[in-house]
Amino acid sequence: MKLMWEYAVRQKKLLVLNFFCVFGFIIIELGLPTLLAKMIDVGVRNKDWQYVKTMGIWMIVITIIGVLMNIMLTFVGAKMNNRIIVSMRDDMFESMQHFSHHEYDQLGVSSLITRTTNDAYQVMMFLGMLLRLGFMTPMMFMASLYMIMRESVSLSMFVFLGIPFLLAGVILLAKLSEPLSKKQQHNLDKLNMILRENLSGLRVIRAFVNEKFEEGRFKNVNENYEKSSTKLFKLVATAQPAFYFLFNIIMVLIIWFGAKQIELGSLELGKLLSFIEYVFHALFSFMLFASVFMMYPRAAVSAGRIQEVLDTKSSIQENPEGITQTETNGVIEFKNVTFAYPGAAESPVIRNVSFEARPGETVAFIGSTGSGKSTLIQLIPRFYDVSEGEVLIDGVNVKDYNLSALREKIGYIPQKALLFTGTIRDNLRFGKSDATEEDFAYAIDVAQGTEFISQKKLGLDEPLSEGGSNFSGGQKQRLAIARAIIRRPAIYVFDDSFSALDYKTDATLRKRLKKETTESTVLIVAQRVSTIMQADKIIVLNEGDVVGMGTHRELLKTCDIYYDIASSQLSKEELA
Ligand SMILES: Nc1ncnc2c1ncn2[C@@H]1O[C@H](COP(=O)(O)OP(=O)(O)OP(=O)(O)O)[C@@H](O)[C@H]1O
Repeated sequence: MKLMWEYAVRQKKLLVLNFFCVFGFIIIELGLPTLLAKMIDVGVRNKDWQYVKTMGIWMIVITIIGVLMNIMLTFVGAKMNNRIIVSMRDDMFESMQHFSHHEYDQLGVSSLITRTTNDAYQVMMFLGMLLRLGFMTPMMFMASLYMIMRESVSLSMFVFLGIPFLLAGVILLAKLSEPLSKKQQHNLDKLNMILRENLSGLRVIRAFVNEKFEEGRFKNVNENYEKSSTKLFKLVATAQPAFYFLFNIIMVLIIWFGAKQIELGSLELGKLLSFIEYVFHALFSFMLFASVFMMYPRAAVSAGRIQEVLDTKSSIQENPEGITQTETNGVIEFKNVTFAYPGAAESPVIRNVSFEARPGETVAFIGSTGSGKSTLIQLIPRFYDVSEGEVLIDGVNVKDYNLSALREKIGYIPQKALLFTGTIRDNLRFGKSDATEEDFAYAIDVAQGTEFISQKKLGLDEPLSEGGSNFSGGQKQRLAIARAIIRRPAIYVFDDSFSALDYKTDATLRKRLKKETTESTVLIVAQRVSTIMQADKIIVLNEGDVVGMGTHRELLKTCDIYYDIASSQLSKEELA
């Protein structure tokens, strides 16, 4: 509720307008039965048709004002709601932008999507009801009770007798629905996760003829979601008729005893009619408020999930006042670095790693899968922070940098070439927002992309589908490389970024890169020995430990693991 209120008060003017409309609407709604009673008891009884006419005109005018107030209330509510959900989503998005990889791992990408879409929608729906009915109904209820008491104290006893039952029912319903709402949202998370995995991995699923299995998996989760939703709907569906039953009993009792009082002459017909009207308002307000209240547990679960995103602090503490300028540009030093993924402190994936790389040098990393190569290079742009030791760039600990300034020094090419929808040009602009035509041509030329881009009908303006699925793996890798080259960074980090290239393109690209990076530091993670054998320094990793460091020639003699890897890939002549 705190979260919702925080967002609602940001729209002060609309909130005040909302209250004004609610208040006006109540006065009008409750004024009508009194006019009706006067019309009957004074006008009709005394056959004063002029009085009846005047009252009738007043009732029409007031009804029109009421309708206008209602329209305005809907309009103000909708506007406010939209603003609230937009700012809530903006804040969540901004918060997520600062998350380190750890927070994404922890909360889950699918869950974050559900929270930004469905949870925000649930909160919006609830707020919509709350703004429209949450204030109106209690006020209407209290005012109606006052009018009821004014009209007939004896008949009002039936209303007061019914209220505790209604109240108990609402509280019970809220208690029962909360765990069900939690379960429903959790199942929705799962559903989204499977859907996301399936849609993005469609080709793999088809290639492994796994459609049936995946269908079963989806069906299972979908059924679980359905079960939790059905339970919730059943609860609400049973509650409504139960409330109406109680409502009708109260009404029947009032009409029964009211009719008796008219017969005895202690009550007038007009008064009974207006009394019934007020009771209807009171009970209907109560029911409407109850329906808002019943929506609350579900919205509270969603609000809690949103709050969690907003409250999650990145484990990478940014330092906005951090260093932006350094004397040198591109010197990397790892000093006794140990790293364990958050939550797995007892089993570090990098242990006591030290090395240095200077501008103009190429340092390569090789080792079996899972040996920690990608993890190690992700410590340079601070995707994760080291557990022990230090990573220094140009003599400054990466933690002391202004994060943007640090990352601007680095051209990072991830293992999986991730591209975005838009054109080739848009994707390259990610590397340098103000890139000129010369910059594009240069980066594409170095990345060996000129030929395939010129074959595209629209050249640089060729659009990319989601995930770049209309480009081949090798083409995507070259675009990802061009995206890094275009910013001409001091440090290049290639995380197995040549794996999808054929041997010839791989060799030409590296040759070209060597020429262009004489003043940059190049780090390359690779599986292929041919990709890294020319490197100035090769670091061999095995289960997080450095087991060899040197040139290709040196390592063939000094490092058994390197020799094994090389001999499995190179011919005898190349090894000699
Ligand atoms: N986000 C993560 N959370 C927890 N553990 C992880 C995470 N990412 C990787 N690991 C673990 O860390 C270890 C090193 O993984 P890493 O990706 O660095 O290996 P790699 O040498 O780059 O492997 P490959 O050559 O297959 O890409 C592995 O045991 C892996 O399971």
